[in-house]
Amino acid sequence: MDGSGVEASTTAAWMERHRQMYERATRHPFTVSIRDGTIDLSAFKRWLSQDYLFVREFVAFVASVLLKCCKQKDNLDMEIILGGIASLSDELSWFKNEAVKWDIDLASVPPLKSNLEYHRFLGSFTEPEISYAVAVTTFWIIETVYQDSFGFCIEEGNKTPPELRGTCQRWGSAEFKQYCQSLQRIADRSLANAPADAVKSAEEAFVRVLELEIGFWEMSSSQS
Ligand SMILES: Cc1ncc(CO)c(N)n1
Repeated sequence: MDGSGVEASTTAAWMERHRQMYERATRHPFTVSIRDGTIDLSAFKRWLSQDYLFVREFVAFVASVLLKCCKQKDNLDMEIILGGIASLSDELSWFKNEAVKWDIDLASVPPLKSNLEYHRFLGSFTEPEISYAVAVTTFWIIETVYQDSFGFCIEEGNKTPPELRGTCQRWGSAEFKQYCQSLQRIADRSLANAPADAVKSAEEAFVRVLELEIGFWEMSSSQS
């Protein structure tokens, strides 16, 4: 914290330090092809099916972040995280609606390898040894990759096909951006008060999320 009471942003420094990998996650050929209008619709449908399965696992992950939050001395962030869980309930309904539109039977979709790898990573956060600072930072970057990726698809000059606008709007909206910024403030505040080893673990988790997100786009593009 400097003399004015303003905390330097640790998360912003990491985005800078790992810029190349951040760009690979947020300007991936998969989402760039949505923006260009050249997206292969079978790849889009694969992403949609796999992401539904991802979000189901993500609910449990965010619940574990909420639990860690509630155990903090000052759990001021509780309402933001609880709001996040409430939005995930809407999101699951949204996926089910989209699946009907795209003629996908969600019940028969098996999770692909990169998705399972991501599930394992998310599952590791239920361990009580993983600190709130690490968990909430991980939560922030997972949401931010989608915000930045889909936000780009609705920025000026996009050729995003009309039937994909709703998807892009879901994560690319100004409202979702504000939510991500709230999470970023929470992450930065937690990191500012965390011991050095937790800060190091949080940075490792940040990089790991970027790798997993790249893997998820790759899987969606070409079924690996
Ligand atoms: C793979 C993935 N990452 C992030 C999000 C954001 O919620 C999502 N829905 N799916």
